[in-house]
Amino acid sequence: MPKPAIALDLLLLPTWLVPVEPAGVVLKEHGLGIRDGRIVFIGPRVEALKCNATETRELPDMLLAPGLINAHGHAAMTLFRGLADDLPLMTWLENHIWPAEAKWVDEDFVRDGTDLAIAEQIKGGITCFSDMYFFPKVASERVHNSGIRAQIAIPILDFPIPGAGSADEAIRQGVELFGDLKHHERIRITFGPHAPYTVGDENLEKIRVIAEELDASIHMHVHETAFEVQQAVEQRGERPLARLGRLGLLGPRFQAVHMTQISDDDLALLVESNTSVIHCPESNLKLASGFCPVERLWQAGVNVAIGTDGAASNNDLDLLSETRTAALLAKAVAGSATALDAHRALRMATLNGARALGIEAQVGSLEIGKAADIVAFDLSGLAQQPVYDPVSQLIYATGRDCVKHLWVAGKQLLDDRRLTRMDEQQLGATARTWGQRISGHTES
Ligand SMILES: CSC[C@H]1O[C@@H](n2cnc3c(O)ncnc32)[C@H](O)[C@@H]1O
Ligand SMILES: [Zn+2]
Repeated sequence: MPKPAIALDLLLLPTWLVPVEPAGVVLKEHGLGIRDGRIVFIGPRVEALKCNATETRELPDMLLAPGLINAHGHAAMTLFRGLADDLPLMTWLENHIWPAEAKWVDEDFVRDGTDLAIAEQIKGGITCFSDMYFFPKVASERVHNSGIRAQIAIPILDFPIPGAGSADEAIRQGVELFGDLKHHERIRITFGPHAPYTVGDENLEKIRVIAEELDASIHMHVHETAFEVQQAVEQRGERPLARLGRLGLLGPRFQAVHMTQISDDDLALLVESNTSVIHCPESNLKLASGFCPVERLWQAGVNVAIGTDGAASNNDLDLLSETRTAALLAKAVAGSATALDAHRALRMATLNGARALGIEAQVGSLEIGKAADIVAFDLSGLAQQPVYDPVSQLIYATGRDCVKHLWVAGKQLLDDRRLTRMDEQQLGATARTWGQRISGHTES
């Protein structure tokens, strides 16, 4: 008896299919089938053509991969892109960014800045991003409307911030938002204590207890600079990561962003607690913050993901170029050209990101049963020829302008480089208006 044909909403037939899991595999002459937002078929083209697909798309010269995961950023800071450049972290924050945030950041700013960030990220092949910024409820609404996937970290500092008069108020709002969105298909709420130098032990303990109760993750800037670690040692007699370990925050649900300073004891702590590290190489380079020793972490078994950080310190949200920078920098830092090869770099930008955000069971690789979060890169251009290894070509020779199509949970958000749910003209006009207002050309 012939088997009944598999029913598909969409069948994709690319030249190359890179599932990321299993590692290092490149499939040719294969198809991928989607039904109800999930991947339900991956197999040889001849078998794929036997499926009963409502729509079939041939993708010649295209590489199909899991959508990129931007594991750290401050989405609405797109509206501060280029506001304060070429400064070290604390001067940049204290003298420029925090005053600008106090003056400009309100719900409208977060709505417009987050929309701009979402559009830039979709056009750059990103299907999921992590956000840590003020008015997280507004950011969640923009994620919901746009169709992208996101982790939204509730910002918590010891002092008042836009949208919350105290850390307690921020935590309360976070718990409420967590409850409201706990069944959302694409949004995960986590807690985001800003950094060890802005959140004291009392609030960190409160966050630990609540995160444990809710089984929520904690996302935090940690060991961004040598200055942060030195100052903590001088003031408290303890390195920040050790302090977080002593307070019980480290663990598989903890996401340590930056980690440019790693002693042997720090590494042992990361390994034994199964904490993820989120590497932001371009922000670290631009602010001269330091270098995260990615290869050392990888060899020790630490899960390392990649983030762009905000557009005010990067200055773009281009995870493909970030991944290239990570691969190149890893070699320089390790003093070895074999460090972080292209296939591992792509894994860092996809599956490791999903693992860090606690959504590995849903996304991060092209596997049957996972959500259809997929990107198609066009490798037909002259700058991509000849193609020996499409993953090498993607990481070392391809820019984000080669992102052709993108789907999140099976919904197409980018079709032939055009946003399907957002108006690019409108987004550009709104961003320019904010720029004029902020730079003082028009009345505020
Ligand atoms: C907790 S909301 C975000 C808060 O963090 C600031 N910020 C942006 N980039 C960085 C960074 O690299 N290190 C530390 N803090 C950063 C942002 O401006 C907001 O105030
Ligand atoms: Zn950051």
